[in-house]
Amino acid sequence: MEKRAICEDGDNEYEIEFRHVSFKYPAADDYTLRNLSLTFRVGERLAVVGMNGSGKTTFIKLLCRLYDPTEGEILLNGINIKKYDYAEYMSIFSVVFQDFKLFSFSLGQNVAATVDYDRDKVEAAVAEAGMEERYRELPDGTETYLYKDFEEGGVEISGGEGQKLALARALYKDAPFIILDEPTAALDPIAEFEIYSKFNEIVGSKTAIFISHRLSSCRFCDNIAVFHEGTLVQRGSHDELVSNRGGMYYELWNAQAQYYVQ
Ligand SMILES: Nc1ncnc2c1ncn2[C@@H]1O[C@H](COP(=O)(O)OP(=O)(O)OP(=O)(O)O)[C@@H](O)[C@H]1O
Repeated sequence: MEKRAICEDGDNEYEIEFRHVSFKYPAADDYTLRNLSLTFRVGERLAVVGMNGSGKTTFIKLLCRLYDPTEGEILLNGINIKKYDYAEYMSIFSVVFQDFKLFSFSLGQNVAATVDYDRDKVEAAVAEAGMEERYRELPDGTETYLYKDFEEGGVEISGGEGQKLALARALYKDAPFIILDEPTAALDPIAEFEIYSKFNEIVGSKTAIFISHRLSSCRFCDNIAVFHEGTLVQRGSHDELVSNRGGMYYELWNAQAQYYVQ
């Protein structure tokens, strides 16, 4: 029997557990994730860091049921996520993937991901995502078309603006979990700083999981998971992890400190 994923009493008490999860892509010879065990609860902020190819995005894809674990299981409130109705399960997540897509529709439709949308809610999400100033310059507000494919008056947007709109889309959905895969890669350092300094405010009482290459942006996070070659090698706050000089996090941090002014 399919279970209900939404907490019916509205208390949003969710706990997700990866229990000994290993995963191999269908056409691959090697495992991408190996024996991953990790738990997080509603209200927490979890940052996932690690080198390229360490399995961060794959972890999110499994959480979103784009693939099933090859071994082990993922549980929501103690129940295997495969047992939930898919649409209902996904209704608790707002996800921004690295390769998010924007369409040649109006800004409002892009943010709401539906034809009909609530204009005030779109405007609030756009402002929260740090795009208020640019939004005010747009000729037709939420009705402004993105790109010029269908509308001569459509606006071209930059990669960073696109990323802010993707974030606005996640905020519009207003789900209890917000998952951001490299949410700020295309943003300039000032926009990135603005988003992260407001991160707690933006995320509010939601549970947030975010993947980032820039360790400097994880410092606000008291719960960091470090992936290496498909395994979870460390977990802790920035201060805890950076003080472990033999650890992977320390190595990543030092490698990046050369490039970023902390
Ligand atoms: N569809 C796929 N089929 C086969 N292998 C894949 C597929 N997608 C990813 N991989 C492999 O899985 C490994 C982990 O990829 P993943 O995208 O999860 O890493 P990541 O830590 O998110 O990397 P990055 O920081 O570069 O985004 C990589 O070696 C990648 O080549």
